[in-house]
Amino acid sequence: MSAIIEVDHLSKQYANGPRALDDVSLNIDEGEIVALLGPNGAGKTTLISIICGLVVPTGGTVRVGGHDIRTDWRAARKLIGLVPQEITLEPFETVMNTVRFTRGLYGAAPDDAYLEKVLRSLSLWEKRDAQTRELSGGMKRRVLIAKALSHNPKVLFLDEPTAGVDVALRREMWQVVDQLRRDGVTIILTTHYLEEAEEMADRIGVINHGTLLLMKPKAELMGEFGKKHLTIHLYEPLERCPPELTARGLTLSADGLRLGYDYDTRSDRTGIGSLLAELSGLGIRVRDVSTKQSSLEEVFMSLVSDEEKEGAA
Ligand SMILES: Nc1ncnc2c1ncn2[C@@H]1O[C@H](COP(=O)(O)OP(=O)(O)OP(=O)(O)O)[C@@H](O)[C@H]1O
Repeated sequence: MSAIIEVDHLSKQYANGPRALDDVSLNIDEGEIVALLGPNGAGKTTLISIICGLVVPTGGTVRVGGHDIRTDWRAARKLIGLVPQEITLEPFETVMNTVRFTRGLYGAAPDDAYLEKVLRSLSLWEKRDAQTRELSGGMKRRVLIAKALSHNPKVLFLDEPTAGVDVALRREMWQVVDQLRRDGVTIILTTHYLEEAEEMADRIGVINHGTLLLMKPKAELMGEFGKKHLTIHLYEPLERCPPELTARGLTLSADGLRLGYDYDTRSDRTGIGSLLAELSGLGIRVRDVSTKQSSLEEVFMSLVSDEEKEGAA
């Protein structure tokens, strides 16, 4: 597989602003789906905006389909579609005219047969004559995607496609992305939701303070960070944690009423059954068991604290 996007030592220092990107390098292969995760202000939008030619970098290079985005921007831009975070549609325009107009803006020749294919793939064909103001929130988001696909790009950027939308709409967006994946579109999306990255991406990149902390295949990342915390609530308080349980890595809360255990969501599934059996064997009565998946926040905390420790070393 060949890289359709090549980002090499990219930096961005905003005038009178922060260093939003610091020496970021990454390659994205054709047909891949990559999720960029990061807290607010991490530099995700800056990275996407530079690749799309909307923000000028301070250093480094970006090539899209082999075309340098600065010296050969026209050819690079043709290969890219961007779905912005905000819904920006002309309310009185029809769906079909909206996508026709956007295609024209890219300088592409009219091609209603191609636009029909795009609208059908996004389940918007029946709504082609509806004004955009008449559409539901989910449909409006799909029109934004149709606009971004209107000039037949090879790469699609989705900037926080499900920010602030409900669970049903989020799932609908995931299905749309899955369909695009089957059509062979390369997709780069930014998100705050680990769950969303897990659902859609082949590879996940984590950005913090303008630095790409890692870029790994999803399975590898989830294996490393997909930890759960198990809390076992007891009927009677324990004075101390029995050595058998300490050996298993369990800890006891100060009030003696809760045992805590961090486990790996992938490999430790069977271990919990045997743990509960062991508690019963020790005569410890369990009132309740609760689990908490490590959140994106915690993933970041662990990454950032590792980064700081390395910096201090
Ligand atoms: N035009 C600008 N001028 C000055 N500073 C900017 C500009 N755009 C972004 N920044 C700053 O650059 C940093 C990175 O911002 P960016 O929008 O790229 O982050 P982000 O990861 O996309 O955040 P979010 O998740 O909130 O969208 C932030 O500190 C932001 O305030």
